[in-house]
Amino acid sequence: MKKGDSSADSWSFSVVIETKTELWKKLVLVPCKHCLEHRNMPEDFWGGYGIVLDAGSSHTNLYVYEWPAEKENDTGVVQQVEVCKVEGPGISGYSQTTEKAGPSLVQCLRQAEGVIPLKQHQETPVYLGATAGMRLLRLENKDAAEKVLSSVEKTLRSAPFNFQGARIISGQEEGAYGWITINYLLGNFKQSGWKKFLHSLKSVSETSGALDLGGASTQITFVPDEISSESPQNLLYFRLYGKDYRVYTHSFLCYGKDQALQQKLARDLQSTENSSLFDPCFHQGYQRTISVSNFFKNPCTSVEKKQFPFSQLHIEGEGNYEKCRRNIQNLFNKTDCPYSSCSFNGIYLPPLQGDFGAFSAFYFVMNFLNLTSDDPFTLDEVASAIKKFCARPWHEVKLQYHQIKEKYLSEYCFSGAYILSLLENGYEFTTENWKRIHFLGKIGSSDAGWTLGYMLNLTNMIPAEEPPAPPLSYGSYVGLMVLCSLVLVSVILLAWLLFHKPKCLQKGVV
Ligand SMILES: Nc1nc2c(ncn2[C@@H]2O[C@H](COP(=O)(O)OP(=O)(O)OP(=O)(O)O)[C@@H](O)[C@H]2O)c(=O)[nH]1
Ligand SMILES: [Ca+2]
Repeated sequence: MKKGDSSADSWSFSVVIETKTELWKKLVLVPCKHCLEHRNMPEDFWGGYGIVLDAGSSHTNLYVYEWPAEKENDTGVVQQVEVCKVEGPGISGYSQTTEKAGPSLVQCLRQAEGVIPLKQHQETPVYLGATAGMRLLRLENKDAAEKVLSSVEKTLRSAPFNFQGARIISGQEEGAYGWITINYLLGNFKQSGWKKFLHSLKSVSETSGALDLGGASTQITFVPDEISSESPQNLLYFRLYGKDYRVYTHSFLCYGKDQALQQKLARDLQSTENSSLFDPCFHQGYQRTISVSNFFKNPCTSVEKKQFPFSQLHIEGEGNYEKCRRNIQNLFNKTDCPYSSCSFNGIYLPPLQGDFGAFSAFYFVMNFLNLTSDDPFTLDEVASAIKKFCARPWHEVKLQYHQIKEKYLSEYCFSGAYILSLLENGYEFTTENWKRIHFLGKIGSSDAGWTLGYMLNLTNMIPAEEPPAPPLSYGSYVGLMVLCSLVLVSVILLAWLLFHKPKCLQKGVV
């Protein structure tokens, strides 16, 4: 394989996606002895840095991770030490000026150069994974998507790091790596002491599900109680630290919060003859104009395409939460389900199980609305907080939050309502299991997201089998030696006392 080959087929994975039986599509983390050679990685890889660029639909983030020199046994030792938000749009936004996609990353790459010691630059792997924005561009214009990837590859190769590839990851990978990230950071894969003993009594380890809401897609990933073979494309199999995990995952393209809004507007447009529209999901007094001609180029809205006698659509907010929820509800088709249970659009969803970590826009939005406290709010409390926020007039909201970007601020009402619709109507979370959703931005110093899981896997840092117990540290050896010596001395002393009883004791002198 050519170093850094960006085609998905020839990429060297330690994650192997294979179909083992007719019923199972497996994503297996296998021990990958030759992975380091394949990837031109140094043998003494432990103790260093890794860079992952998350090329999302709305923007690109560069993450720098660091790990200690000694291969430790505990999970959670690899940590994020830097994040850099790339200026401008996501790389898919460069479809008209593809040559500018790569140069947009330069500033963040420079920042990474400043964080990583100079002598380690050459051996630091750098990966770029593009998500739903590029999946959509590939559907819309394959040639432009390839040119964008070539441009970013050129820039990444010219950086002083060890380029390992730039590719579009699948929705399934995105879900799986997000799940790996949060469970790695929460320490759920490797347990010690009583926790390990308790978990060894159960057939399946307790892990947390992962809910990721991006701009263009959303993922749900968790270990269900019972695995059904109804929809093999949604089932993954992992072997991590000697334990088997059967994981359900699904990625909904076009159901990230930006694309969901586009879908909603496209539907609203169908029922208007007019070039202006009242929208219940924006605050009263808020106005926005969108270009109708560009609107339907997007694969998420193209099915709704029809001819309009106007080129600009004028939107005016109404600030009506209930109406907004009803409006959003139309995005979820709940009528047909070819399986025993579904989320929406005929997609299989097993019964929800366990706790869930909800991150990315789930967190951004709920955090803005002050709904992420440790003592979780009830579903009713969340709904009424969003309803109250939606009812506030735009001029008042703008005045109070003048420091927040208008794009974000104007959409918190829609986003809050969308999040509730997705979780409550889409996935069917109820008043009871709502409190099992934990909205989280970071775990320790690391952002929740797919990037850490991706790097841990590609650098082979999560073994399939549990590593042998580590040799004792120097301190433990010394302690053990002292203990042994004390025991030995005590035994000798006792023996001497028994066989050479002092005369006073022999005569029974008191
Ligand atoms: N309020 C707020 N919104 C944000 C922030 N960062 C991103 N967003 C928005 O939240 C949504 C999701 O952002 P990301 O999780 O970065 O999505 P993405 O990775 O670009 O998109 P995907 O490719 O679909 O995963 C988008 O609408 C962003 O515009 C932030 O710091 N604050
Ligand atoms: Ca994302």
